Amino acid sequence: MRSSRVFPLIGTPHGVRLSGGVLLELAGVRAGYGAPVVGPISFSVAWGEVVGLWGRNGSGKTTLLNAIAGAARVFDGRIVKPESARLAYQRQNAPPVAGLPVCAQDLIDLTGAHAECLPAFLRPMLRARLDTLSGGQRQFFQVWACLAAPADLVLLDEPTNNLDPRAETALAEALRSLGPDRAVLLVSHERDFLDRVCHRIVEIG
Ligand SMILES: Nc1ncnc2c1ncn2[C@@H]1O[C@H](COP(=O)(O)OP(=O)(O)OP(=O)(O)O)[C@@H](O)[C@H]1O
Repeated sequence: MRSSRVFPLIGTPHGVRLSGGVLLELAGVRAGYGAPVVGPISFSVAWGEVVGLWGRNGSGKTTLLNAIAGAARVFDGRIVKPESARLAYQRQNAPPVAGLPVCAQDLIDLTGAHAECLPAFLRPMLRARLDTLSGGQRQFFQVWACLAAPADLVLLDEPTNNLDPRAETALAEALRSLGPDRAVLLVSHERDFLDRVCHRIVEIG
């Protein structure tokens, strides 16, 4: 696993604020929908870090990403990030694109992502409609649209689904070259992939 620095939370009489290096802090979070399905859990993500979430099916990994994105309810504890933090969220189940006149370039443009750094083997497909691409090709563009977006915190839920080894290697390289000005929280069932790209892995459940 890669090396990392962990920065503490600073408690104040008026609540909690983040110390210099922390982008995201979960403190005693229980999250869910009608009722809690995960937690209590505490961990932090520092600027420049790639942090993995690992756990069995149904342990609540996606729910935690949803809670961070404001799409699941936080019952206890707190999720702290700078108000100005920009989020990009690649969901496990992307919306269906069948019949939509949307090409890969449109998707990239939608998030303001940079297409220049796309792996060479995908560039010829930028003008192809998403519904004419294979599952793996579409998945890569969906991941890339988030990973290369101008976001501070990138949430990736099972980004390697349907990717072949070449695409997975390209994704790993992009994650390993992440700059100090953003961070990634990554859910995957591929332990080898997490070990390769993450500074730290948080186990759920
Ligand atoms: N929208 C929802 N409403 C109610 N319960 C939900 C909802 N989404 C998920 N759940 C429940 O929350 C629990 C955690 O689901 P979640 O998808 O977060 O797990 P996960 O760890 O991401 O699973 P997997 O590895 O299979 O993707 C499951 O028991 C699931 O049935």
